[in-house]
Amino acid sequence: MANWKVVGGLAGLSLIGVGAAACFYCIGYKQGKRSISRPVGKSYAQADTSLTRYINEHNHEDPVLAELRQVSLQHSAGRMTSSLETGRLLTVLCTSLGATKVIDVGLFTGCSSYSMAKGMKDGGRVIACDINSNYADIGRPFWVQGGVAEKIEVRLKPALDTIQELLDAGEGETFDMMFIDAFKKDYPNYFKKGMSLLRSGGMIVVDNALWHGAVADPASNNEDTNAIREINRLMSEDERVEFVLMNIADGLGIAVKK
Ligand SMILES: C[S@@+](CC[C@H](N)C(=O)[O-])C[C@H]1O[C@@H](n2cnc3c(N)ncnc32)[C@H](O)[C@@H]1O
Repeated sequence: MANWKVVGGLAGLSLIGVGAAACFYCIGYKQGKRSISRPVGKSYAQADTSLTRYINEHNHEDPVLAELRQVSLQHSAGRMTSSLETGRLLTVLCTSLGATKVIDVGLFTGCSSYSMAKGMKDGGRVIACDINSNYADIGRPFWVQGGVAEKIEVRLKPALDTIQELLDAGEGETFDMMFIDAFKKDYPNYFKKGMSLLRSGGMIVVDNALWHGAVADPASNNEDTNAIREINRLMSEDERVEFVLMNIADGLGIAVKK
């Protein structure tokens, strides 16, 4: 009799567990039309869990850049700030490439430009593209304080125009890296034109490559999602590059030019 009570109790608990799981799934589904395990717009390292705290404790960021990241996140457009892991990766990649010239397509307050500049020696150049000067004005005092301002050249116009100007000026095939994080609808064109800027061995790094999961959701068919699907398709099928698509932050795609 006692055994049946235990079995009954366990069965009851299991039902509660299944119910709770179904409930969480439904809430996740309703919120974003897809089930994701972190807040939309935030990377794992920006979400508040013990694992992300652990990751953050081991991703040592320059203290001035950490301050800039906090200021950026608090801005009304703060959701655009790239993640800590992405910043660390950009610094690591620039260091590894011995980068001397890179292009940041989508500057905002400059967390990505600052991260790339940190991985470059004196004399390195970050061509930083944006269409809004207010954002650069927020970031500049931090770039100065962190000793990277000399490396960051801001170009205030659509990034595709800046890329064309660089190509017209004979700077084709001289760039070590391009970070793509601006106007989503132009993502495929940034890749197509950006390939002409890159030297052999150079890299294109694409932020928001998973677009909070929307790329895998057949019901999501807006222009931004389709543009990101298109750049992922282009990069994965292009024989001139080695490509990897990763579930880091909001998704990162990296193409290395052969
Ligand atoms: C996601 S934010 C960039 C975030 C930044 N990379 C970081 O690390 O925090 C995108 C930026 O692209 C800029 N932008 C939008 N359209 C653009 C365009 N056509 N050309 C250049 N920049 C553009 C926006 O003004 C915005 O500052």
